[in-house]
Amino acid sequence: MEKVILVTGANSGIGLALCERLLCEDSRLQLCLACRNMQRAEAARSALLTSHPDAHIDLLHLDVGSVRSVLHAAHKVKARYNRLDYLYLNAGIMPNPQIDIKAFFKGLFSSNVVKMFATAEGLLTQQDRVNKDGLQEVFATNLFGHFVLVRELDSILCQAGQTSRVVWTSSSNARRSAFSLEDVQHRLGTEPYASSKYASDLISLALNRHNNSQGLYSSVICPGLVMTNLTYGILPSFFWTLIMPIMYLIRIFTHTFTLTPYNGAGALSPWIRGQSITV
Ligand SMILES: NC(=O)C1=CN([C@@H]2O[C@H](COP(=O)(O)OP(=O)(O)OC[C@H]3O[C@@H](n4cnc5c(N)ncnc54)[C@H](OP(=O)(O)O)[C@@H]3O)[C@@H](O)[C@H]2O)C=CC1
Ligand SMILES: CC(C)=CCC[C@@H](C)[C@H]1CC[C@H]2C3=C(CC[C@]12C)[C@@]1(C)CCC(=O)C[C@@H]1CC3
Repeated sequence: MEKVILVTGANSGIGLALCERLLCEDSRLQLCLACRNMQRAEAARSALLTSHPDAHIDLLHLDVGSVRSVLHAAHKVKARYNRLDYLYLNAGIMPNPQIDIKAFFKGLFSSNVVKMFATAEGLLTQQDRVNKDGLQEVFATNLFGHFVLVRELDSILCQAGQTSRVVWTSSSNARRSAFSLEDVQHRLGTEPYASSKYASDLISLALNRHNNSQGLYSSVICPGLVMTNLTYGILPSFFWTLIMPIMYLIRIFTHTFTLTPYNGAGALSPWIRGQSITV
């Protein structure tokens, strides 16, 4: 039986590079690209087929920021496949990011400089908004939609005699102090991204506690700082290109500067790392 792998947010950045790397590892697997924009999904599929012409690549319409879309997509997945070996929860957003320039220069001359570059602690804020479901958009997209997806797919993720794995694309920016149980959606704060990523780390732990006995294992992985549409939303691409030599210098001090989607995606596949997931 060929492995079935579903990747959310597969049409660009780390998600697309992950698909490429997975196909390089095993071109026979059944890959399902779950994307909110079908045109971009088609383009990603074509790009993957260029390098892997015989690959089995399906498309699935999924807007993880919409509960209705998630329920509909989960229904389709269950109708299409009778197993799901890997579920990569990768789609994510960081809307309207703002860098605190003062904090950046203060951090630059402090003993916390390496940590600042690795985690962006104290450097970044975002402006969130309420979506059509009445949820905070960052929470809904990065966490809640994915959580609903896992719950809805439990009949094919938790099957007797079979092991399935859920892999969350988390972040070194995940921070406990940004998350509060009294405000899980981060309605009141200015770091919804850090909060949502910390919450995904917690959910992953809870999933392991509840589902390991049924053969479902969850992991969180930070791909490092990678140049993608997400980071081009923080600083324009020409600026990143300009500071690239500095970035390679910083890379000597922090392994988190993976920089390319290909490198970042390398952390996400246990086959690529040549390791099995340990819980
Ligand atoms: N880049 C980095 O340095 C880091 C990124 N990450 C995480 O990696 C993941 C991938 O991000 P990255 O590749 O960098 O950024 P990209 O913006 O390139 O990719 C994000 C992907 O998520 C999709 N997406 C966003 N919102 C939704 C939605 N509502 N429904 C379905 N798909 C959606 C995007 O689709 P569309 O093209 O339609 O917008 C896109 O395919 C994210 O979870 C991010 O938080 C973690 C650590 C560092
Ligand atoms: C000289 C130089 C490299 C300047 C860039 C400063 C900041 C823009 C970056 C320093 C640490 C970065 C970082 C991220 C974004 C850009 C920085 C704040 C992330 C928050 C991007 C998304 C993540 O999930 C984690 C990253 C941590 C590090």
